[in-house]
Amino acid sequence: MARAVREVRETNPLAPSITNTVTQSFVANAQLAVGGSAAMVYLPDEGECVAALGGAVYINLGTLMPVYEQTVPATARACAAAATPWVLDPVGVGIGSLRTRLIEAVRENPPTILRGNASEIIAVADLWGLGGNSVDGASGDGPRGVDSTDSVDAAERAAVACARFTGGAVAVSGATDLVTDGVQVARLSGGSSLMTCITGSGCSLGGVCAVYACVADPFVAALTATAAYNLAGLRAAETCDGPGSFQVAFLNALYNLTTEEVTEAPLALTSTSAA
Ligand SMILES: Nc1ncnc2c1ncn2[C@@H]1O[C@H](COP(=O)(O)OP(=O)(O)O)[C@@H](O)[C@H]1O
Ligand SMILES: Cc1ncsc1CCOP(=O)(O)O
Ligand SMILES: [Mg+2]
Repeated sequence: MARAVREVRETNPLAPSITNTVTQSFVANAQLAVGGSAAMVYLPDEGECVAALGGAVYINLGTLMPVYEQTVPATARACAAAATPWVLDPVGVGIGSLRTRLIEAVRENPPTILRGNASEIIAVADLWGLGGNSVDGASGDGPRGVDSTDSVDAAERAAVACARFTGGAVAVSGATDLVTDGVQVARLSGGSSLMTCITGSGCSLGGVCAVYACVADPFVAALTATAAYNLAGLRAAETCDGPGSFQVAFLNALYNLTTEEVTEAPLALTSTSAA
C-alpha cells in the first residue's frame, strides 16, 4: 500500500473513466488529489482507445446513455485484450434494463476490481449467477436507487463469490468497508457518515481504485483506495460543519494524506473458506 501511494504520486498515472454525469467532476478531482490523472470519455472507440493506453479504466453505470450499449462491452473487451485492469461501479443496478444487460454483458470480460455498496454487490453476484445473494441478512430488495438497503456483512458471500469469479478484488463500501480477493477478507473502518450526505463518495472511490490499479495488484489497489477514503473522511469531518464544506475538506484531506497514515489505517484481515 505504501508503494502504491508513493508510486501514484511519483508517476501521475492516467485512469480514464466512463462515468456518470452527476459526479464526474468529483471523480476527476479525487483522482487528481491522490496524484493520478483523469480523462472522461463516452464513445465506443474512445473506450477502446483508452483501454489500449494501459493504466487502468474506470466504468461507472450511474447515468446511462444509449451509446453505452456499445461503449461498455467494447471497452471491457479492449481491456481484456490489452490486459488493462478495469474497475466497475454498478451504480443503481436494477434501474431499467440497460444496466442489467451491461452487467450481464461484461461477465465474459469481468472487471479487475468490482466496487459498490452492499446491495449493488449482492445484485451483481445474482446477475452473474454466482448465488451470492442467498445470504442471511440480505434484504432481497436490491438497491434503493443508488443507495444500499443491505449491510456490508450481508454482502460478504456475494463479494467473495464475485472475487473468485473475476480473479480480482471486490470492494464493498459502507460504515465499515470490506475488501476481498476471494481468499482474504479485509475490514476497514473510519470515514464519516457525512460521506453519505454528499453525492459521489462511492463513485470517486471507484475512480481512485482505478488510479491505484495503475500501479498495484487489484487487492492492494482496492485496499489502498479504501484506507485513504476512510482516513480522509475522518479528517475532513473534524474540520467542517456540514456536507458543503465536507466535500472541500475531504478533497484537501485526500491530497494531504501521508504514505505512513495510509499504511497505518485500521485494517482487520481474515481468511475465508466461506462461499
Ligand atoms: N456510515 C458511514 N460511516 C463512515 N463512512 C461511510 C459511511 N457510509 C459510507 N461511508 C464511506 O463512504 C464512501 C462511499 O460509500 P457508500 O456510501 O457505501 O457508497 P455509495 O455512495 O456508492 O453508496 C466509502 O468510503 C465508505 O467507507
Ligand atoms: C445520484 C446519482 N444518480 C445517478 S448516478 C448518481 C451518483 C451516485 O453517486 P454515489 O454512488 O457515489 O453516491
Ligand atoms: Mg455508488
